[in-house]
Amino acid sequence: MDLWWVFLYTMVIFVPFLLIQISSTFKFHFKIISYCILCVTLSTLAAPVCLLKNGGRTVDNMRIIRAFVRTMKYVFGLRYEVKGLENFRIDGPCVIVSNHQSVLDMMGLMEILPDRCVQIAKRELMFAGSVGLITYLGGVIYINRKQTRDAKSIMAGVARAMTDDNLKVWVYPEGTRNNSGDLLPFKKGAFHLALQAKVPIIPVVYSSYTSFYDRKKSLFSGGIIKVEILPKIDISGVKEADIADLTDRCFHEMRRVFFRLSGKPYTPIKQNASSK
Ligand SMILES: CCCCCCCCCCCCCCCCC(=O)SCCNC(=O)CCNC(=O)[C@H](O)C(C)(C)COP(=O)(O)OP(=O)(O)OC[C@H]1O[C@@H](n2cnc3c(N)ncnc32)[C@H](O)[C@@H]1OP(=O)(O)O
Ligand SMILES: CCCCCCCC/C=C\CCCCCCCC(=O)OC[C@@H](O)COP(=O)(O)O
Repeated sequence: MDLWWVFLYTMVIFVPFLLIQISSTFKFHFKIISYCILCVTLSTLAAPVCLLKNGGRTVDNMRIIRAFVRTMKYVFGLRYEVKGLENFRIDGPCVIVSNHQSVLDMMGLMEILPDRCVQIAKRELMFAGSVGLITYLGGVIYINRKQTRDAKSIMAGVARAMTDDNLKVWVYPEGTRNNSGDLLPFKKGAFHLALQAKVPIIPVVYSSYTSFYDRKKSLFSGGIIKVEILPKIDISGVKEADIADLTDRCFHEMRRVFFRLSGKPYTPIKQNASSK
């Protein structure tokens, strides 16, 4: 008899729990797939507009892409609270570095993207159908992360293009998506780039997504994302030998702001900020 009660209670608790789990996993995947479909649809619509207006691959297409992408936040119930936009108002090129949590970052990127700004992206993105096409038309620079030597020589070319064509370049120094609620150690490419092009670095920090977006918990609801554009880091006087220190300084500054924006107590870390 007792066993029946145990069985009954287990079913009463377990079955609804299981159903909720299945439905939240389903809802999560449905939303992610909708996001991808929307990206593909909008880039299919934006590509002819880019081609007709600007003729081919040019940073001017980023304005068109930005206008399309800015509509997407309403579909997913996201709101951006932006501070420090005045820090983007600098004459000439710069390297912008920001934290990278998810594919959703593309919306946060376009929300504040300054004019004449291209991004560094993994080369795999080039093959993502119409999304790949639109990134190509927008002037995104592709790097092969598995070939440091190739990536470095592309970055050297980018440094020249930045001054020749007055370009800003957006780099995700963590080098990959990271939704852990902290920052990954920074790669040094962005900092070498700033030094080679002799341009300032502008850090941008987005608050943690974990309260509304978490792949492990199949969570994807609406939410507010706080964004802060920090004052530029001047690189005059910085030498190649100081790159590790520069990377460290930027990492710790961004990490402090990341914790503050995410409403979490700051926990200092002692290890080196850069990944090598
Ligand atoms: C209309 C609707 C549309 C819908 C879609 C719209 C899309 C719109 C467009 C938006 C596009 C957004 C795209 C976003 C994509 C984001 C990404 O793909 S993130 C992933 C790719 N990005 C990066 O990886 C950038 C960050 N990585 C780096 O900077 C790396 O340093 C590296 C250049 C890739 C090299 O990495 P790695 O090989 O791992 O090496 P490191 O540890 O960094 O460095 C090794 C060694 O080399 C030195 N070094 C690094 N770079 C340079 C350099 N440029 N010059 C000289 N030396 C360099 C470094 O100092 C290390 O040496 P050390 O002795 O240890 O110091
Ligand atoms: C014919 C092939 C058709 C393929 C169609 C693929 C469709 C893809 C659809 C939508 C994807 C929208 C992505 C928007 C761009 C966001 C870029 C991005 O955030 O890439 C992740 C990259 O930063 C880091 O990658 P990893 O975390 O290292 O991995």
